[in-house]
Amino acid sequence: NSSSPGVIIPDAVARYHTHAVAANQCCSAVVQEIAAPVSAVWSVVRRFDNPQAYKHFVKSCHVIGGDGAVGTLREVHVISGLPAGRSTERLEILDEEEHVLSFSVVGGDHRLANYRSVTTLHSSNGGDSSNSGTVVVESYVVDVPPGNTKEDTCVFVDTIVKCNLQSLAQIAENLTRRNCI
Ligand SMILES: C[C@H](/C=C/[C@]1(O)[C@@]2(C)CO[C@]1(C)CC(=O)C2)CC(=O)O
Repeated sequence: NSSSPGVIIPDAVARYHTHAVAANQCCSAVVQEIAAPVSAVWSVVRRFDNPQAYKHFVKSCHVIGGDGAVGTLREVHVISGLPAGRSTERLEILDEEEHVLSFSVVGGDHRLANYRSVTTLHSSNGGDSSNSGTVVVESYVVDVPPGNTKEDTCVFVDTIVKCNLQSLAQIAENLTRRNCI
């Protein structure tokens, strides 16, 4: 369910957002347009060790395994007030050419078991020139917690992902504006 109907998602991008969804899981996707070049947005998204740069629900993050390549593990501690405390996450894809990052949740005290997301960036005018904007697509698949409905689970996750991507837009746009001055 793309949140901005006017956006074109190239097939090469859409294929990253095709998930196998089991009967007890739900999946969705959020689309965010950003008025900054892909390079600026990617410089923030690619930092698997520093999600708190734009994810304001994250209080702290430490790499607990790996060297930054696929397989690297991070321990995320989230702010109080959420039905969660910490999360252990594994880097699944980090593609510097295609601008794709994917991670999966492998542990922690929260209710999003088997959460896996894929985030792709592509330029909104087809070229990658620095005067183009960026389209971010973030899709996920996750187990529906016992007692929850698929709908409620997607509403919960979509809300957090939308917050994260709106924050990412602010940061990337500010980065770009500052460079112009
Ligand atoms: C939805 C996802 C994050 C989820 C959490 O990080 C968590 C894994 C622990 O706290 C949360 C902020 C909410 C939660 O219940 C499960 C978005 C993202 O970080 O990319």
